[in-house]
Amino acid sequence: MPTQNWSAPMASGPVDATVALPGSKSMTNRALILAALADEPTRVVRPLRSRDTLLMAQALRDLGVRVAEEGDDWLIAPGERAPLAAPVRVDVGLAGTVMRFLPPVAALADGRVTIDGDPRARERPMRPIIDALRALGAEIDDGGRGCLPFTVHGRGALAGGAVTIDASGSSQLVSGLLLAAPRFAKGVEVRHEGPPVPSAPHLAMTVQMLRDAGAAVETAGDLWRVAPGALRGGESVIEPDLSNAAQFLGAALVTGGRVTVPGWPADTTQPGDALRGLLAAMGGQVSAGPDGLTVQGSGTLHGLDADLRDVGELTPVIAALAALAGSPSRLTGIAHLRGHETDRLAALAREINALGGDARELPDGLEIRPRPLHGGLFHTYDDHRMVMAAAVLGLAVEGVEVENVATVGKTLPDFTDLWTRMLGV
Ligand SMILES: O=C(O)C1=C[C@@H](OP(=O)(O)O)[C@@H](O)[C@H](O)C1
Ligand SMILES: C=C(OP(=O)(O)O)C(=O)O
Repeated sequence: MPTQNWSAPMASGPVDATVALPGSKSMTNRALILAALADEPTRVVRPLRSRDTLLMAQALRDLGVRVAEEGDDWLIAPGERAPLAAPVRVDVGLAGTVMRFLPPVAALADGRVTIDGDPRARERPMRPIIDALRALGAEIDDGGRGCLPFTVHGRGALAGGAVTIDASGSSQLVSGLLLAAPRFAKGVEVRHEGPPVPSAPHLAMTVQMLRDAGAAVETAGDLWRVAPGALRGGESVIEPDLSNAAQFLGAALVTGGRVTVPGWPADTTQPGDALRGLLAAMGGQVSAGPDGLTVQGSGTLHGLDADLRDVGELTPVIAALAALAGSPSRLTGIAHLRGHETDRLAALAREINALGGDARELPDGLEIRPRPLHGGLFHTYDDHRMVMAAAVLGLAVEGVEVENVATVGKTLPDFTDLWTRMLGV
């Protein structure tokens, strides 16, 4: 497929903008799964429409679920046939949420569900969820590889029960098991054993959205229990994607300007909410009001010493800010980013250094020191957040060319429009 590069625009002065963001990827794909397994129709209000969520919607349609457009919303009606239809082939693209949330649903289908994705998707961690599903009663043919592609031989039902899993590679391995668990005959009890599970807010989001849909969920440390039972439909309102606010709010810091994101929820499980503390630590003035969340830059950008394990998906943009900061940064707790869309630690170090920067990989993070940057081609490795990181660098560095900008459509297809509008160019 031909790919197009994009010249990241420099900021001509302090930005002053309000940027309304589309819905959260993480909430949209959870809402879709829960709606597909509910007993009643669900209206998903203002879902994100991006590659990751359209792939999830298509996978569910293929399984016999009705997903209809109604204005900004999606109306989801559970399959007319229970159990879910099969045989089908599911394309997960490069979406972690689809590759981890869909297989437990596939085990409830009536027949073969073959699951595959982009070449890189075949390298992302899947073995723990394949093994866990087998322990819960599923039959999966993965040719012994422990990764995509594989076929789930659904039998219309799954026993469920207790299982132990090492989810240190991705929180989604646990979320996937929990989201479908109300429909397992015995529900599920998932215990994590191993190095810490990353992305705690995303697990809280899974628990919260399950409870909102009527599921009985108990949690204690590294243990999650979901009782079998019906899920209700109704309305599932999707918040703006706060992780995708990172680059826009970050632009206020880089340019000494001001950016507001409207509709910032007062109370949320999204990891992007941590931007309030992170951007304040980097020198921003952060305020929440009726207009949304506003970050005002002072013109000074401080480095950051932070454990980002809970909020790993913010790393690419934070690393770009760190590369423009006046003092060193140390970002840790993020070894699992090596299994994301690309090995993000390697990719960020390589691309920042290619622009003249000083970034060093740590076993579980990055160390970034101030150094003047110059223009050049920024490779993006099919990673939407590498595009976002490059755009941030381009605000302050002349001649940053961003490879394959369309890859940003994984979560934010309108990115370049929103970016140029924010800059008034
Ligand atoms: O459950 C989710 O919606 C997500 C969980 C996180 O995955 P990891 O725990 O694999 O980092 C996050 O990085 C990803 O973007 C979305
Ligand atoms: C890691 C990410 O995505 P995925 O859901 O594919 O894991 C991300 O969006 O930063």
